[in-house]
Amino acid sequence: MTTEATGRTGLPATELRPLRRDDWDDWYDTLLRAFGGVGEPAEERALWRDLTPYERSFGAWEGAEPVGTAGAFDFRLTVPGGASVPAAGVTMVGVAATHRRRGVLTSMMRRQLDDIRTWGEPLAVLTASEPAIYGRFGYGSAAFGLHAEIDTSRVRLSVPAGTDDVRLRYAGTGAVLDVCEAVYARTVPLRAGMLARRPGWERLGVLDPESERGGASPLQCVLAERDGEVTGYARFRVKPRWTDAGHDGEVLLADLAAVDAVSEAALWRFLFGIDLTTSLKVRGRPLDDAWQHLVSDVRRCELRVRDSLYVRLVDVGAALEARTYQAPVDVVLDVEDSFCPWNAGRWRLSGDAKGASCSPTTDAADLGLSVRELGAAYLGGVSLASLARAGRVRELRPGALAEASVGFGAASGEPWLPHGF
Ligand SMILES: CC(=O)SCCNC(=O)CCNC(=O)[C@H](O)C(C)(C)COP(=O)(O)OP(=O)(O)OC[C@H]1O[C@@H](n2cnc3c(N)ncnc32)[C@H](O)[C@@H]1OP(=O)(O)O
Repeated sequence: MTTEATGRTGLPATELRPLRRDDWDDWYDTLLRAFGGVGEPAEERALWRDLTPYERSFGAWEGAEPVGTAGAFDFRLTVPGGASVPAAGVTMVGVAATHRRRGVLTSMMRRQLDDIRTWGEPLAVLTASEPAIYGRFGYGSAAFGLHAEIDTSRVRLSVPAGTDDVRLRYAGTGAVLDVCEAVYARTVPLRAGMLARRPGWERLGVLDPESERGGASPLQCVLAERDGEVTGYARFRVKPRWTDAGHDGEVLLADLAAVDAVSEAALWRFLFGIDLTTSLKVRGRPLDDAWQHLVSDVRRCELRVRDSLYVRLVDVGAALEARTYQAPVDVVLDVEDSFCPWNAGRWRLSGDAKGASCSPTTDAADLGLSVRELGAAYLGGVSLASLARAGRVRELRPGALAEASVGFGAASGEPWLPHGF
């Protein structure tokens, strides 16, 4: 990586340079300080040190001082149709408060997107500390997480036939890590937005520092088994509470995965029914999570939606070819992309459920939109029609919007990112 200067006239220049292993502590402390300066528990810091993509990370330095940080994991992301596509997972972005709003982030995003293009990765993805930051760099809000606080003292769960065939048993979270990871791996191709985890990432799900428990139990794990095979797992904590009226404990779900409907229903029934608890809190679940169709009273589940995964098409042609389309599409997209101008212009996209081609064209445009809208619609969770209603997609040929909007939808359900990075 060559160096480059950023900064305003009269202020010392900052220089972008790759992260060296020796610099990690200073670099990471600069990142933590940008987030408020609270240190992480030792096991969490050690995990991020191990997972840091050194050769894909850099810092902005002012002399010997790091003032900016950024990295990009080399993920594979499931896209509609089930393909596993290389995607740069943008991470660990921070700028020292002393150096904010003078273009350090912009210079890092410039360098990073150029790098990702050079690496041949058609997509960049991230989760944002604040939704307002990344739209200007072409990231669209593409997947969402469902939060719920379920009053399990009043809400009943009805389970499908066959649920009673599922056996549940407690297991040590560490002892069955590999088994749970194998279940997770089976679910990855089934839903757009999921990340194939490389070895090491499984540790993220079982980090359990006492300081982060907020009075709840250590992480507990229950396995679901059918015919002697592990078909699902739930990791959760229990936070007991007693009042004058009696017990009022909470179940706090950390993670749940299952390979079939009855295993999943069995795990939800278990979580709803733990004695001495009256509520179940879930965070960051898929918008179409199955339990919502099993409950007696969805109003007492206090649903909330939150933005989760942001997607940026780094190579529009390759990205649109990498996914499939649930109904045939043949449209010319006129794409605006001021930050990555190689994407700007007209692209003909022709595709169906089997595959797609996408290449530059001089034909008349059918739809006009920026790369940010393409990112939002890419995983099938945000419809082009809804973006058009907001004035963010322009229909230039009658009928093209409906055709493209249906085609871009995700037949496999709502896209979902199971964990942050
Ligand atoms: C993927 C992740 O890791 S997300 C984590 C992001 N990091 C954090 O939130 C940590 C705390 N915040 C920070 O470290 C910094 O404030 C950053 C990284 C958000 C921004 O860095 P800066 O160097 O100040 O950004 P920069 O000066 O390049 O700003 C570029 C533009 O974005 C805007 N912008 C930057 N941060 C924000 C924000 N938080 N909200 C709204 N707009 C913002 C700027 O106003 C500027 O707009 P302009 O081009 O119209 O003038």
